[in-house]
Amino acid sequence: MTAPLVLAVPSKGRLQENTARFFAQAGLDFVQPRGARNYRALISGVPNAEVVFLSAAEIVTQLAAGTAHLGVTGEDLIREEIADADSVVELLTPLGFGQANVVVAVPQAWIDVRSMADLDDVAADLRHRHGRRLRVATKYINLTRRFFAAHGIADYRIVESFGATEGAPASGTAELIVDITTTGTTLAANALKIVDDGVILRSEANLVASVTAEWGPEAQAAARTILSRIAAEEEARTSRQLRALLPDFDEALRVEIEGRLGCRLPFGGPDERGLLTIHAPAKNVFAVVDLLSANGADPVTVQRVDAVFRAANALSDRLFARIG
Ligand SMILES: Nc1ncnc2c1ncn2[C@@H]1O[C@H](COP(=O)(O)OP(=O)(O)OP(=O)(O)O)[C@@H](O)[C@H]1O
Ligand SMILES: O=P(O)(O)OC[C@H]1O[C@H](OP(=O)(O)OP(=O)(O)O)[C@H](O)[C@@H]1O
Ligand SMILES: [Mg+2]
Repeated sequence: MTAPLVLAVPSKGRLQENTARFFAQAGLDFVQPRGARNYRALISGVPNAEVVFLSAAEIVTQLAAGTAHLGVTGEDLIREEIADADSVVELLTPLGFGQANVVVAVPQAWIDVRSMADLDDVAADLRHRHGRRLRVATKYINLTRRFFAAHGIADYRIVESFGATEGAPASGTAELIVDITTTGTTLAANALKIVDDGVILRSEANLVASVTAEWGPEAQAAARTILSRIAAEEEARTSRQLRALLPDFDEALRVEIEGRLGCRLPFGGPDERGLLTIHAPAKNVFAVVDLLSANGADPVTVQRVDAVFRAANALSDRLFARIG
């Protein structure tokens, strides 16, 4: 027997609640045989998988080291902590929560500084007039270095900050900052503004796979089960099932339904009675209803489904394309 699949899930902080909801929605229930304070769990109905509860930052470390196969964490932490992230991990899908931008912010009082190019001028000026380098307070050291280099700014130095970064300019430990922002409240409260072209990364929580982990047959099988449940729930949530008896179903109507309206006919064309089942993108439901009604369907029923399981899904395809 090879090693089981390890799924790393945030144990605290901003991503924890949303992550728990995300897995529960997909029918992946974590059972903690040793009680809620134990940092390990099993997934009900998924053999050969174990869940470890870690901080968002530690999840990145374990994915990079290959001690976790799958994990949920922020893209900002992935890009900051792993030098060549795309060769070490695969971002399987963004999850729609944990949104935050990593930005370059300067004092609002710097009215002449709007762009990264302006910042380069400030750096040169500081160097010539005062003989010292511009200081940037941040905990995103690698993201900052790469972004400043891409903008041709070299005359600066990083002051590492481990919290309350936005306070650095006012307290005089740095001229500007690179930090994460969601609502902008903290920047505003510290009289800072984002440089126009200073958004380094638009981050959100992602489902991430480790490419370096050992993917034995048990781990692969567990991943297939987990990803198929996630994909099945996602497809169900974003689509509606329509059913109607269609007196005349022809190729032209099929093209309209599948091509123009982006629907799927999950069980093929109409059955022997003329009953057609359609899965429509939620946003196109009423357009499909109108089309069916115009073609003599009466009534047309619309329902939500809980899950749509398929042999293949985009998440598994992505993963197995990477791990072989
Ligand atoms: N407003 C926000 N501030 C900070 N992080 C955020 C915010 N919104 C989303 N995130 C994301 O949450 C992740 C960090 O989560 P969290 O702050 O819970 O980590 P942590 O390990 O608890 O670290 P710490 O307790 O040191 O902040 C990052 O990927 C980050 O992008
Ligand atoms: O744009 P906003 O909505 O104001 O959010 C951004 C702030 O939230 C985070 O701090 P957190 O509360 O996690 O404290 P930390 O500095 O200890 O991480 C982040 O570091 C920013 O300071
Ligand atoms: Mg935090």
